[in-house]
Amino acid sequence: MISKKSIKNVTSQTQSSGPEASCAQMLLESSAELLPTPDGVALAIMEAWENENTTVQQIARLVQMDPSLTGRILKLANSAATGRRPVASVPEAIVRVGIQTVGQLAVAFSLIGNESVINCPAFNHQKYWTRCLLMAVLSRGLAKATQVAPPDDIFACGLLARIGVLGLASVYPEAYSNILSTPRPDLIVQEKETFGIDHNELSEAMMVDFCVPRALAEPARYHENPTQSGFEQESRPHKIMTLLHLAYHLSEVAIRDDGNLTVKASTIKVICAQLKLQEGRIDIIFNQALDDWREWSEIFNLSTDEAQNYTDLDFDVADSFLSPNEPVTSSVETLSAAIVADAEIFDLLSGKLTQLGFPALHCEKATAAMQLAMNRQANVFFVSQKNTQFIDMLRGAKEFDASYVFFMLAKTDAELEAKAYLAGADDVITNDIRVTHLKARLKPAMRMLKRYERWRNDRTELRRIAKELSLSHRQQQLLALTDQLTELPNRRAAMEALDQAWSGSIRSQTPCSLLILDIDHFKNINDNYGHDVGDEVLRAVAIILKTNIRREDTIARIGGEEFLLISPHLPTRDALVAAERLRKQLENAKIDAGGETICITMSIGMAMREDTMRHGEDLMISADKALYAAKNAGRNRIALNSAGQIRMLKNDK
Ligand SMILES: Nc1nc2c(ncn2[C@@H]2O[C@H](COP(=O)(O)OP(=O)(O)OP(=O)(O)O)[C@@H](O)[C@H]2O)c(=O)[nH]1
Repeated sequence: MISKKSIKNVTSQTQSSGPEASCAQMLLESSAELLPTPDGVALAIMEAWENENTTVQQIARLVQMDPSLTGRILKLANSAATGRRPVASVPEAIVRVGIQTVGQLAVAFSLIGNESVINCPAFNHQKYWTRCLLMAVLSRGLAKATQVAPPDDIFACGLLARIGVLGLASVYPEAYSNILSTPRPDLIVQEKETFGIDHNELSEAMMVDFCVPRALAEPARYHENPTQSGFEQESRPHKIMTLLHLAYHLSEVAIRDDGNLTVKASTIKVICAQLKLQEGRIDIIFNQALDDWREWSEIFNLSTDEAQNYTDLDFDVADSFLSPNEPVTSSVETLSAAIVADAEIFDLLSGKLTQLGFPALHCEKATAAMQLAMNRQANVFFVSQKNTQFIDMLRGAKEFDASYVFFMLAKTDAELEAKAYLAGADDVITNDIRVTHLKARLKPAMRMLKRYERWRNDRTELRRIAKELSLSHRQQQLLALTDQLTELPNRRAAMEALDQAWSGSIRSQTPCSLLILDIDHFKNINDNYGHDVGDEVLRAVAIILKTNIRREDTIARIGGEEFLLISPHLPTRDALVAAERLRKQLENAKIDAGGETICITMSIGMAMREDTMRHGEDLMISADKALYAAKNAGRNRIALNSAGQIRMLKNDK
């Protein structure tokens, strides 16, 4: 099975297989030194093995260049599994073990022994190879029983089917470690998002790079997700893939550590039917494979403690055949089908959909189908040729983006297909599509709908968070600008308001008055009644001020017992009248606090914006000087500072 082409020549083959292949190719080329590769002896053995004229003696000479490989081949030749007389010579051991097995052993040994180069903390080298080896021997056992492919070729295929995992762990040790540490179901998605390639794609590319024929490497790529392969049923690649799929699941279940991967008995039945394998033979193959595996593991110093016998396996928890990375139930949750076609086509398709677990609704007319879309009763539509207008209607509205449309043709027709895609169909199928193909075609629909659902959930969540944040941001802002005791704007807010009023007054060339109001002898209130009563008085004063000012005025608490009133647009005379009214109101107020009735007075310093002033602060300074004067003049009065001249305005009672 190993071609004589050099690794370099073979890698160039991988370039022609589409975008993933080129991504894999780029990785192979850019990270050649980091990726695990068989060592020189292994490669030489593989090349020699391909040559029909190579003798056992020549292989033996190559094997003997590597003492540990020699020891392992002798050990395998003399293992209990062969049940024959011991051999001591390498050529004899090679004959007994089989030349191909020697080649595989060389490859496996050089890869398995390469532990030191990987520095990916979450990657368990031992466990990884233990599973690969079990998958290899299981694949070989199944191949022997089914004759799907030469058992030794399948052994190498099983061993290397997951080499991409090792590849990613080698090339991106840290990032991959982070991914491996997260829950498993997203592994492939996460790999794709992070590296642009998943381990199965890389496995295929690396296998081709290791000279494994494409006929084996391609089926190996889909061993986890057979429904994505697109291989024809009954075809050889399909059978190889199915065999590897079964081996993969049996190996995972046998050495499971997370309890998530299980194989349903009915699934085994389906696979056995596909492989034309008697169901009853599986346990014999499995237990035989376990013996072989223990043998091989011993040779490679790998632990086999974890494995269980076939009879101990739990097969009935969940059906993982659809896709081990995707819980089956989720697809049912997200997919509701409707067939937009006449009764004949509906009958043809609905049975198949029911078989797959998706009973479909029927609409003969596009309008009825639109109704279903609007009511969210269906999100996957099978649309016949007659109902193309439904696709136009559906694609015309953004809210139906989360709908998947299959366009149905009576027979393949490239021109109509192109038209359907242009109209907005997601996929085109023929009316007589086979169930298995339909199942495969539904996978992208499920994926798309799930992605959309996730995106919608994420968006809702983001909106909620953004709303919460902006709410809390606004609350925080408000908190930062509010005086906690009186709930009036605080000094900072007052200064902002003053700036605004100042600019507005200049812009509109209207007056702006500023009053600083200070409770007289407030210390006495605290001293006589206590601080709490003082607080109550402050709150009461705030309410009086708040309720006796104009809507366009701003009242703020700027200090202990000091308040600021900004009054735009009022001429001096009116501002003075308003201030006097306020002073009187405060003077006459009877404040109930701490069971006492407390009376207060306030001194008010007032200033008006003057052309000589440069900014709001000048107005503050001016009003403050007036306040000082009002206090000095005996309190409970208004002082106006006008062009530096202070006038007392309180009328003596
Ligand atoms: N209860 C209470 N008292 C406060 C608060 N902030 C400042 N004070 C008090 O307010 C009083 C202010 O006293 P002074 O600056 O002497 O002023 P005054 O007693 O009002 O005298 P004049 O302003 O000269 O009339 C001090 O006793 C402060 O402790 C507060 O939030 N709550």
